[in-house]
Amino acid sequence: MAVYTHLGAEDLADLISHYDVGTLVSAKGIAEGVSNSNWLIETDRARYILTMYERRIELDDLPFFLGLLDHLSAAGCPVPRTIHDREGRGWRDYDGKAIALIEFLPGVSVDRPTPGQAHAVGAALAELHHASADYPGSRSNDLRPRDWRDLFGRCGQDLTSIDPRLSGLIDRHMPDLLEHWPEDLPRTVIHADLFPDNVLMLGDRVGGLIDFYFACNDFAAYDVAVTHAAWSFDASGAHYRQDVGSALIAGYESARPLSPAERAALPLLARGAAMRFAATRAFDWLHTPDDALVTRKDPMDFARRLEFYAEAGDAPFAPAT
Ligand SMILES: Nc1ncnc2c1ncn2[C@@H]1O[C@H](COP(=O)(O)OP(=O)(O)O)[C@@H](O)[C@H]1O
Ligand SMILES: N[C@@H](CCOP(=O)(O)O)C(=O)O
Repeated sequence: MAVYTHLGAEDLADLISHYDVGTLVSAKGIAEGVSNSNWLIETDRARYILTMYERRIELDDLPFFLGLLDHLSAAGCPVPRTIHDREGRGWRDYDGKAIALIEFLPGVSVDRPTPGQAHAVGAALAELHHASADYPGSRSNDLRPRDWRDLFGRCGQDLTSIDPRLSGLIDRHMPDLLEHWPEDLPRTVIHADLFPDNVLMLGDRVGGLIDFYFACNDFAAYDVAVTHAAWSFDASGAHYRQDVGSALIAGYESARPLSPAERAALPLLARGAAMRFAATRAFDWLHTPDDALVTRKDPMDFARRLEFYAEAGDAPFAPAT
């Protein structure tokens, strides 16, 4: 459920009147999503997504995120444009909260991707990395290895209440990630959260890449690792889907071949990606109020991926023969 704020028909019509997008015909709250409130807006001209930023987004970061959408869209990536209001602003203040109007893109999020879809997503990610390389904005990644360690630290002993194995896994893998995290791989602006629910598919084609609110400057190969961890397993993380994982990497390399150093780093980056999502999920698991309208995500789904990557070594990333 992700409509945290009620907006009546008059509020919505008033908001839309600040944009040159036609007259409001209908508006529906969108149930999917976690962080923000979203409405599907239909005017007599087109469809749009209205987003109200509710949590986890620093207002100072909004120009970076919204400008990135415009930059990637102008470069031909399937990314929604930001609609600017009549005064040229990418976002407006509404009752103390920021709102933005974004182009609607067609497509559906898939739960069980096929290898063909994974290949297309890999290629779209590589194109995104090419296109974002000359984006003038910059934002540092605030979820790096030491941030994961700090998030776990803030969970303290309560981690055991999630699963008694979690602390042991962190103790076993966190020091290695902190000590050996790479420093000099190729960087660009990365999506950093390209899960299946952030990709709109039209059959085997990518119709839209959305939800750029973790985007930041970091290693392109880390984004590949995050996407691999998000796409190549069943939801619980218990089963690796080799065909999907290989197709994703092959799709990526069809548009941006990995350097030997990037490929060599992938096993460690993938363990890091799994640790990163275990960390934010564990923190949210323990800190989301019971009456919140959000379904908590299980950190153990990514703890299992971490165990898989630790055991599998470089096998999931070996070049196709
Ligand atoms: N540009 C868009 N075009 C079409 N649907 C969108 C677009 N942006 C968001 N959505 C829909 O809204 C849902 C929630 O958006 P998302 O940005 O993922 O929210 P959150 O940041 O809260 O997770 C998506 O799952 C998708 O159904
Ligand atoms: N992809 C993350 C959750 C991030 O939430 P989003 O709704 O903003 O994509 C996870 O699965 O832990």
